[in-house]
Parts: sequence; C-alpha cells; structure tokens
Amino acid sequence: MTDFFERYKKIKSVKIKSKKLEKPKVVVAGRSNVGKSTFVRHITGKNVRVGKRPGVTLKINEYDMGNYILVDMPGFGFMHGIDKKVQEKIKDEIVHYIEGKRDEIATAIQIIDAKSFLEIVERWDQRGEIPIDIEMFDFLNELELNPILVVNKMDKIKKTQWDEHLNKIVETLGYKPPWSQWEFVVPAILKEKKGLDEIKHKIIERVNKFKSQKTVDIDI
Ligand SMILES: Nc1nc2c(ncn2[C@@H]2O[C@H](COP(=O)(O)OP(=O)(O)OP(=O)(O)O)[C@@H](O)[C@H]2O)c(=O)[nH]1
Ligand SMILES: [Mg+2]
Repeated sequence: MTDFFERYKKIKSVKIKSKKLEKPKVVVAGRSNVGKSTFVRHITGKNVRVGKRPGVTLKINEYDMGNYILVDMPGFGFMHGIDKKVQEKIKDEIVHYIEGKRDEIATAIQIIDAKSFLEIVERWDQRGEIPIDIEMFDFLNELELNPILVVNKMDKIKKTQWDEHLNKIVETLGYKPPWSQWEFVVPAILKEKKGLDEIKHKIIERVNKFKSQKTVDIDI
C-alpha cells in the first residue's frame, strides 16, 4: 500500500515537472493576405510560403522558437476562389484550436491590413454584421490572451496620416484615441521588417509573464 503510494507520488512529481517545462504557444491570426506568413518567415528565419493570392496558408503550422511555440494560423474571412464552406471550416478550426489549447497559449498576435481593415469594417457595418476582424479581436480578449494588434502594410498609408488612421482603427475596436496610449498596438511594415523588434519584445514579455503565472499555479 505504502509502496504503491510512494510510486504514485513519484509519478505525480514527474508529471508536474514536465508540465512546468511545457512550452507556451503564441498564435498568429488574421484575415487572409494580411502578412501572417511574412511575419512568421522573418521571426523564424524559415522559408515560410508567402503568396500574392489569398489563402496560401491553409494548415495550422507550428514552429519551435526555443522559449515558445509559434503557431501560424490559416487566414480567416473571405478569400477569392475559395469555397464559402471551406472558409467557414477554417474559421471554426481556428476558434476550436484556440479554445481547446487556451491554457497553453501565452498570447495571440492579430495582424490586420492597415488600409483594407477600415474599408472592410465599413462594408460589414453597412450590412449590419459584426466584421470578422473585430469578432476575432474581441474573442481573443474575452479569452484574456492580451492580444498584440499588428497594423501591417503601413507603407500604404501616407506618413502624415498615420496618427489619424491608427486612431480610427483603435476607435473602431472600442478604444479611445490616441492610439499610442494602447500598449497592444504595433504599426508595422512587415515586408521591410519594420515593427518586428517591437513585436518580438512584446511576445517575450507576455511569454515570461505566462511562464511565471504557470509556475505559481502548479506549486499550489
Ligand atoms: N505593401 C505591403 N505588403 C506586404 C507587407 N507584408 C506582407 N505583404 C505582402 O502581402 C502578401 C500576403 O502576405 P502573406 O504573408 O502571404 O499573407 P498571409 O496572411 O500569410 O496570407 P494567407 O496565408 O493567405 O492567410 C504578400 O504579397 C506579401 O509580400 C507590408 O508590410 N506591406
Ligand atoms: Mg499565410
């Protein structure tokens, strides 16, 4: 009996140790064609496929980053040439993945296209629907993932209009301007690696915070 108990305790302690070593995940989400794979390619240094046509990434891809696992999600939302049913399936898969692995996820990065974000939001608003980008951002916040919002392709916006444009974006998401007061917003030109270091820094901060919380949870 005692022997059994001792053995059980040993097994349990091994389990706890392995849980502590588990690498947290950082998920990269966004509509199709916003530059998710461009981001993943630069941050991993791996030859991730980047495409002109939307819907290039249709699988969930995981990359070991040492301290954490980076998860490149397929794009959600309308994609030219891709069946509506497939689009719905992709969105469901993303939501299930994030919900199912919630406890392993340190944070999420949502990438948006600076220019088309506001255009698409306006179109959806007119139809009386909640734009999918906003739905995703709210979903990530509801799960308390403290998402980083990367506003990519800022090269398409005139430099003199950056502040006004970014203010409109945060307002659309329900945050008061000025945009610069919100730590989670990072303007970027990912194809030129601009904004990359800031994103990296925010990821590490969130991963470290997540790891310290995890350890405390397990010790109790
Ligand atoms: N103008 C501009 N284009 C960019 C930028 N970053 C990426 N792109 C381009 O946007 C296109 C789509 O990039 P991807 O990285 O494949 O986008 P994705 O989000 O992975 O797309 P899916 O896999 O379809 O979901 C490519 O042609 C990129 O070169 C940027 O900062 N500015
Ligand atoms: Mg991709």
